[in-house]
Amino acid sequence: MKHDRVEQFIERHNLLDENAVVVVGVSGGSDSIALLHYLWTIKDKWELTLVAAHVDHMFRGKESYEDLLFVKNFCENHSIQFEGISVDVPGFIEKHHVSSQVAARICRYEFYDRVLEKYNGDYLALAHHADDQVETMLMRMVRGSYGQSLAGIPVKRPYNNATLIRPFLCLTKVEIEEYIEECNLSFRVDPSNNKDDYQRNRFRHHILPFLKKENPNVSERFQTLSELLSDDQKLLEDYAEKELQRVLIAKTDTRIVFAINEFKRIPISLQRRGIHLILKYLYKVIPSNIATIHINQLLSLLDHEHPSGILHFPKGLIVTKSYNQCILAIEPKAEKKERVFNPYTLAVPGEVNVASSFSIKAEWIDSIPEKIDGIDFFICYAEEIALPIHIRRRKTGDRMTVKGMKGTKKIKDIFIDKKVPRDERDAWPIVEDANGHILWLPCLKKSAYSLEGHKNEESNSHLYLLLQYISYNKEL
Ligand SMILES: Nc1ncnc2c1ncn2[C@@H]1O[C@H](COP(=O)(O)OP(=O)(O)OP(=O)(O)O)[C@@H](O)[C@H]1O
Repeated sequence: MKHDRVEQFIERHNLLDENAVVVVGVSGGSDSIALLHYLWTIKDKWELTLVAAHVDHMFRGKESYEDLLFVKNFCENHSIQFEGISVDVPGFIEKHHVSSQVAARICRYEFYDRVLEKYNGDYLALAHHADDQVETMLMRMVRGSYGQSLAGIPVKRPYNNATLIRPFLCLTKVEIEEYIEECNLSFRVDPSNNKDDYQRNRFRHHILPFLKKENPNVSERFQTLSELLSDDQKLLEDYAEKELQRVLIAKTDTRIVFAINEFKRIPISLQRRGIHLILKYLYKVIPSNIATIHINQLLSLLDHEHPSGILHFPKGLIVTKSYNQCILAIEPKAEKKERVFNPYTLAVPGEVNVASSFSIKAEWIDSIPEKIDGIDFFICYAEEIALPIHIRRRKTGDRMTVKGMKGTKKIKDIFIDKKVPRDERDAWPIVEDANGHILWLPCLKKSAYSLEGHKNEESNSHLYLLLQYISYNKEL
């Protein structure tokens, strides 16, 4: 009965081909032992070549090595090819400062890659089941995930040159246990599955039993919902892709430019997905620290009446609005180095090319214009500053007067407040006058000398200094 259900599921989702090489991730626990056994029972019918891949995470010393021996032994008894490895995951955690679960997953997938390559594998089969699906979908909802991620664990997805499949998503944990009993299979028990330290275990132990009481078929319902959501997401992503292609102005591996007015005519749901697609172009996998809050900030920057603006996001992503163009760019490390510049003296009128990507322009003006071109600008009374103007890097102890604040503020604190990454601070241009008064940190902060927001005082004719930050995106 369960056999039939799994086979129907495999056929409905096209999870296998005849003659395929299937690498199965086997921990030795009940789920993956049941999956390996199930695939072994259909092996001849489908003419499959099976390879079991096991990773000993070295979390539990001798005990976890025994898991490896257990899986190896199971494979020998069933004439299944076995590949096993012991990986120093605790050492990996210490070196890379990641959680134990993330580290274990990274090490496992690295090993799967090697085994897939060695056997020229067509499929990587993992034993996630329908209860895992409920937990995953609920955890993602609670975390505030959005889009494809809300659809939970996919039944099938491309994986390197192979396809990752999860044939047991149609079975609940209880059904797998029944299968284990029917086939009289033994398996290993990982005691960490019982601990409430992990969020997944808390959902498994506290939320799932409650939901199952409300509806004994809740896992099937969630699996169905996952598949429906996945289809909807796919459709919306296809639409978003088409719309995005229409509004794109330029695209390289590290920089994407689109037309704001055209983008804003797209329905908001596709706008959000469009941004997701851009992030996928840039990073392949959307970085987990670029979240909905960032997408919202980006959308409000586009809506804001000011023609220019800049946002610094995690992972070196810089979003720049300049009139009708929005540029999302990963700041390349090489460019960062290049932006560490030597001091310059700025003549008025004049312009200095501070780095390949930007210059600062200076001129005298006799009235404050309504609108000023460029990404950022600074205006002050000519009489209040001493020439020449210098553009230099930061120095220890640099301070600046800030509007609405008595005294001065440390430049270092401004960098911290504005969340400027440490390695960008040395490259940030600091504009100061001949008396050593810091006037302006372009794109970041203006000093109390700034007249931004002031109207022209009609009775007094004044001379003003206008400084403009001009950015060049040479690759576009
Ligand atoms: N140590 C391991 N080596 C190889 N594959 C693994 C290992 N641990 C987990 N997997 C694979 O990844 C899947 C998901 O892992 P997860 O930790 O969520 O499951 P699990 O509770 O360990 O499952 P199981 O009951 O199979 O032990 C497993 O079903 C299995 O296919």
